Amino acid sequence: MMREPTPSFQPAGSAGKGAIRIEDVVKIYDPEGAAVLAVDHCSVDIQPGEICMIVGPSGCGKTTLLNAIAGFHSINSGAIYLDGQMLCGPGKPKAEPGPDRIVVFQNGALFPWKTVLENVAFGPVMQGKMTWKEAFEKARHMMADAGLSGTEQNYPGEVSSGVRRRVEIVRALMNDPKVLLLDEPYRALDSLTKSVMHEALLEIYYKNKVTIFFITHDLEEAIFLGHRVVIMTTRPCKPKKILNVDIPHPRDYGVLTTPRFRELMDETIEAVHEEALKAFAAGEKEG
Ligand SMILES: Nc1ncnc2c1ncn2[C@@H]1O[C@H](COP(=O)(O)OP(=O)(O)OP(=O)(O)O)[C@@H](O)[C@H]1O
Repeated sequence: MMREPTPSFQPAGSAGKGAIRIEDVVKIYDPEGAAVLAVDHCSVDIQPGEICMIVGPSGCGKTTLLNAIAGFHSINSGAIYLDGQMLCGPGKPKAEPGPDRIVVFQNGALFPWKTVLENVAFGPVMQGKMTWKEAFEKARHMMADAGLSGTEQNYPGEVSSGVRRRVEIVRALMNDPKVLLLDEPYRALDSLTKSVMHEALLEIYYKNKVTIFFITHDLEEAIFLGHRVVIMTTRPCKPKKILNVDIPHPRDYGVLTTPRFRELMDETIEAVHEEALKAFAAGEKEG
């Protein structure tokens, strides 16, 4: 089948790692029974250091795609590559989960009985990559870079949800991943906290330049953060439109009031609304 043409993208200063190629991927749940076609011949090329935002109607198959990249479940055909290495594909339906691709979950997953610093340092120590001393030192540096100094000795329950989200990102980055996989990390936040989170995420990103695969239902969030926005079709999921967000980084919230931002919003809303109507007609509600 023909590949969707994708606009070129070259992030400045990228270390050149973290290219994801999703090639003609098909995912069918319960192939012998209900046979739910979740992803249908989906192809997307994500450049190293790109912030790639994925939007689409509820239940269209976005998380399925993320799970396939993370190695949480198998695909039925097609292939996914990371920096040219096949993660899953012919003869290997499921990728191995690995520290090169870290998932930041919607509801967070910090240990409530460990301090924030211990949470951040925990991963590399458990993997035997660092001693506690080394991990604490790196964690303190990364937390300072992310504006989290002063929270180190608090427990997750003692800090705001916004701080917890930032801690989760820093914890993920402790493993020096090539790719961060985020599934609506700010869904539960109020809009003010969300805007602070967006700028904080970009600040962390500008210092780390990992590839970011970010699922959201929030179109403003998608355009504000993303180099590109991939608008998925209603289930089964494949790109309907790929929008190149030609607003230069570094960005701050001032860009929201620019005419170009509004134009990009209009373009996105039109495409998403069309798919939402199809999903609604098919009996699935918009999220
Ligand atoms: N284990 C499973 N078995 C059968 N069907 C599944 C399974 N997991 C997901 N599905 C179905 O696959 C489709 C895609 O689900 P997925 O979670 O990937 O969508 P999504 O786009 O991430 O949705 P949302 O935006 O609501 O999080 C949905 O119709 C869902 O019901």
